[in-house]
Amino acid sequence: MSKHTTGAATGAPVIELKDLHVHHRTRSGGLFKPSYVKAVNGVDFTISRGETVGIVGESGCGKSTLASVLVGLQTPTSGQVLFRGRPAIKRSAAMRKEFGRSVAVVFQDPSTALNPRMTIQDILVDPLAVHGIGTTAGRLAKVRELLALVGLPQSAAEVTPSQVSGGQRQRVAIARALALDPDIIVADEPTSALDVSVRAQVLNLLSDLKKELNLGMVFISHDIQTVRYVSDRICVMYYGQIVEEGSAEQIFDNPSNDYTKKLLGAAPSLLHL
Ligand SMILES: Nc1ncnc2c1ncn2[C@@H]1O[C@H](COP(=O)(O)OP(=O)(O)OP(=O)(O)O)[C@@H](O)[C@H]1O
Repeated sequence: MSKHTTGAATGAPVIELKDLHVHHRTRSGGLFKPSYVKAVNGVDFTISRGETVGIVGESGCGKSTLASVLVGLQTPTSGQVLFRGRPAIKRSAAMRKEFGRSVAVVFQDPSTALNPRMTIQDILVDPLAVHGIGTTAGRLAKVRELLALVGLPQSAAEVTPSQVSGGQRQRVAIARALALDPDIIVADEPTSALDVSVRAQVLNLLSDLKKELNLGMVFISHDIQTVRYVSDRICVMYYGQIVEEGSAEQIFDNPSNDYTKKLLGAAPSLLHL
């Protein structure tokens, strides 16, 4: 399988993280002597439209914590988060709304990420309704457009997520992420919960959408081969830090960090983890 995506950042960064730290309190220290896990420990990161940045590392290295800051679900312990160049940690209601439209997320498991009681049409209308976008007819037209964009039949609108396959459910989650025409999609292990047979299709869909819509994509995975397949730039994470960053070619052809070399050496066959 050849590398699918090539892209270059266009415009100023949408999000910048500077010296970001996120410490989670653990139970082990007790009430009087709290102890912390330094899940993210001094990370600098940028993402712009038009580029896919892969974040790769073993389980527990802090990838999901970093993703949760990027999508605004987690407040960092310290450091800066800039959104379109403006400080965004304590954001106003107006900036929260703008941020919510600009940055979308696709989670690992579409079975838990989508409301099983809603039809796919209602799932796709929901973000538009929350943001007060469009008339009823306009929202339904957007649903049709989104279904076509992610390669689902129009008849999918009428059914619930449990009535379609796992791969199709992830397509619904991707369509929902695209509903507000975001600048950036953060995809956290978007193929790990899927059947091996459909992983490549979903990766290709994400790569195609990124190119077609000039999206920025943060692609998070523990599998360096999957990250290579979609990414223009790769950040290797180890114990809360980015220990190596470079173009996909640089990281694969000329890795400088021992941990990167270990990941590359241990990498099994593509998409089969
Ligand atoms: N809410 C939390 N409270 C306490 N510790 C946490 C919390 N969330 C994450 N951690 C710890 O922070 C570290 C980083 O976790 P994180 O989930 O960000 O890593 P990850 O690389 O995404 O791993 P995985 O792929 O297994 O999800 C781990 O040691 C984890 O146990």
